[in-house]
Amino acid sequence: MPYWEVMDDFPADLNLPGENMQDANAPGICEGYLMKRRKWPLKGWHRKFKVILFYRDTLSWIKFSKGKMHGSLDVSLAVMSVNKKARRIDLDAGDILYHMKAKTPDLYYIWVTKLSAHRMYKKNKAAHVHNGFLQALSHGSHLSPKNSPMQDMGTSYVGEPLPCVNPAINGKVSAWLQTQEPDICAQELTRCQMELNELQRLVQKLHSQESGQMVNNGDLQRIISMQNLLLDKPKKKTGKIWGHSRTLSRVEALGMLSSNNLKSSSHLGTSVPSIPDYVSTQATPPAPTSLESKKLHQDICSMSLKVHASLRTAHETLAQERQRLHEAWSSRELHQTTSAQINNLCSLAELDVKSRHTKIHKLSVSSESSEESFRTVLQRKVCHCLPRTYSSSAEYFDACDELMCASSSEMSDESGLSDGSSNSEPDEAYAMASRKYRASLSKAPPKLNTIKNTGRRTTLPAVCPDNSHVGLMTILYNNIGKDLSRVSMPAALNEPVCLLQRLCEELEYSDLLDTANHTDDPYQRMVYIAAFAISGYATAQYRNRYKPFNPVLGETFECIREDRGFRYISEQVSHHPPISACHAESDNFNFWQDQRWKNKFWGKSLEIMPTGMVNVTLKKYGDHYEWNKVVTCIHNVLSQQRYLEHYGEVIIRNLKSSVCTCKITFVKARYWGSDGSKNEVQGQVLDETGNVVHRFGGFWHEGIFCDTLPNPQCIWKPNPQPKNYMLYYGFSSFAIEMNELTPDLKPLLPPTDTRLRPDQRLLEEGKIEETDKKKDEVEENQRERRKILAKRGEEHIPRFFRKTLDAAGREVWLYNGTYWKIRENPGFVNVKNLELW
Ligand SMILES: CC(C)CCC[C@@H](C)[C@H]1CC[C@H]2[C@@H]3CC=C4C[C@@H](O)CC[C@]4(C)[C@H]3CC[C@]12C
Repeated sequence: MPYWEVMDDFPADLNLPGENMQDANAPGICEGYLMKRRKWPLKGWHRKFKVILFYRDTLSWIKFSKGKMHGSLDVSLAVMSVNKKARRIDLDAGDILYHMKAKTPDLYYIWVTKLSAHRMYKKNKAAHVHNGFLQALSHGSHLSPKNSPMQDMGTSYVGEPLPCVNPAINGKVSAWLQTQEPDICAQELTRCQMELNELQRLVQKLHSQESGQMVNNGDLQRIISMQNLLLDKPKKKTGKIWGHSRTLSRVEALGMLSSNNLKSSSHLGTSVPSIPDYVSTQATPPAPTSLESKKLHQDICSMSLKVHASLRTAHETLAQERQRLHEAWSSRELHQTTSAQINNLCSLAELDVKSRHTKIHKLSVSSESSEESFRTVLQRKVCHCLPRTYSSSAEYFDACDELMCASSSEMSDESGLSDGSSNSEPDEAYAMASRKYRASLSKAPPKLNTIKNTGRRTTLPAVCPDNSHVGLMTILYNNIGKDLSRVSMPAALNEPVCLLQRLCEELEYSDLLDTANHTDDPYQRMVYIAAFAISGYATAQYRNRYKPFNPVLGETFECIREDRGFRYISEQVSHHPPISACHAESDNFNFWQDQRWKNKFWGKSLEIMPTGMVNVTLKKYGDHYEWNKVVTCIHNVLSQQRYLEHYGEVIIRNLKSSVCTCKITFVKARYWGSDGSKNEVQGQVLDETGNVVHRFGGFWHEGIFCDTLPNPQCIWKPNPQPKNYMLYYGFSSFAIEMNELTPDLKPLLPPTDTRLRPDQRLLEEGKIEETDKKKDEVEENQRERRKILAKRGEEHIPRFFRKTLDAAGREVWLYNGTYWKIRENPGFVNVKNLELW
């Protein structure tokens, strides 16, 4: 059962306030206490966080403090997810992710209601402004910056500057809309405007028929302030709060009901599918409606259908035009400056269609006849499909778990309650230490250009495609209701390496393992192991625009690096869930891991929680190090402002000796922090009794400095990026070399090797369209093979790895030793291999 629910945009009040909608009527201040998820350590809760929600300067702020200010965000820009069972409220503003929890169901309900009221108020305002914008567009008028309705907003829906504040762009777009032959878009938008006016009239009529006078913002404020009184003392009069809560349905809090009707409910309250049950059940079932109102419902439905159709056509036309424009602008420079703006415009159009859909649906769902016709816009579906859609957008996410379900680990977090009194979130201490490490790092001599001539290629055959036009939102909406694991994503989103290769990239700084093997002091050895564990994350800095290929079941990848002294083999050992196993060996070390992870989509960000352990053995001392991986968060996953953050704690243990352990913290960015506080890492090597023997720190994208070594020094710095790396997927030199296929290597590889995968090769050569076709074929072949196996009742057995349990009882995949043997004798050409493509 899905416990999590994304709170939808609340029914924007169609009876929008007039032009002079004043801030004075905004919802009032709410103050109280919530529990807030610890940032450090990343489990447990601060029991008492003061939360203030208020409206100022066109923004609905929520502020957190525990003694001192702890951050704030505009609630209307955040995606709000709620979990009634766990009493959780999460706000995802793209950059900032707040996890909150109410102590009691009453408080949970009250806060959900309050936050909703604030969000609704802002949405109403935004809808009003947006209407004006659309109207202006459809009439081809130029919005001067002075009267641009968006000016009024102070900020945009999506947290980015909206294109419409730029009069030049507005002018261009409206002119462009006007000159299209035939001018379908402008016609449709004009028609739409008229239909919406009619719709608005009908809805108003419905409202006045059913609920008498609208509640005004003053009433709303009174309701909210009334609740404020209850917030601080939730326990004393529980019964009363319940009584009160019951009278205040969500719809009422949204100001949709008349003040004299507070004890009854409206059909609207029960018709909005995305209302959390907890809140929606506060409303009683709809009262039987009169004949007249039935007729009104029907009218609304048919009008809604028309609007829906018009907007669809307009949307499609815009999408086509965008595509045409994109193709026409071959010049890279021009493209780069304008594509972001166009993209913004298009998401605005999408947003519009979406918000209309939502409104339309909410108005129509109470009518039986229209239910079917609006199936595709059901918000509840959107809620549940959204994560799944994303999961298919990254193919290897296609086995992702129900994203919005509370995971077991999360449940255990709930029990890890802390008293919150200890200062275990030492932001200041971290900030100070990190400034010190940064200064030391910058003093460290720059890494000599280590790009040695390896005889390998130094660039890719083709530059990367621009994929900023690939609207992930569009893909999302076009596939609502489909089995999303079957929805293939455009190849323009891929990079020409697969996850097996991406795992191999974690060995780019294998020299740290060589150094560790030659370091006699066990504590210092641990410092190098830690630096190696951190270095694996460095590539993330430049790699957030494309996703690796998802290996098909049975796909393999080998990588022999004589220059670095290791050889690596990996295999995709499971498809559902996707698991990639790998193993590398050298004279100094062995390295292995199997990679699997869980995803959580919070509305704007996607968290990747890896579950496998990384293992390294060092030959000289027989050490066996084992460590976990941290959470990787893709912030702003649907937009071009996407970036990656790693956070959490890594514990490195030596299974062969308890002399020392290591604790590394990937520090979550402080919300008020500037870019300077991003990507911090700090760690300690502890002896058996827990004393700190070594301290080190820095940034996973800049380097690590250890100030406790006899000779304090920078122990790792990332290699310089190759020339023009942004044109080549942000690849490092090591990544560029990964997929190279030389004539002498080709006959030695098994046909399952990634280098022979045709679609990935086509992408590398820049043949995007062909890649798309080929990718479909490869995926289809995989499905066929699965079907055949299922028919025979057989299971796929991985060829080079076997499943077993480790000392801690965890399921792990270990190399079975056969790959290099077969390769040497009799060679893969002389044995039977899987045919994958
Ligand atoms: C819409 C598209 C283009 C978004 C791009 C998604 C990219 C940034 C995502 C997709 C898959 C992700 C990878 C999946 C798994 C892991 C293993 C983990 O231990 C470190 C992060 C790492 C390596 C992720 C990095 C970010 C990643 C590459």
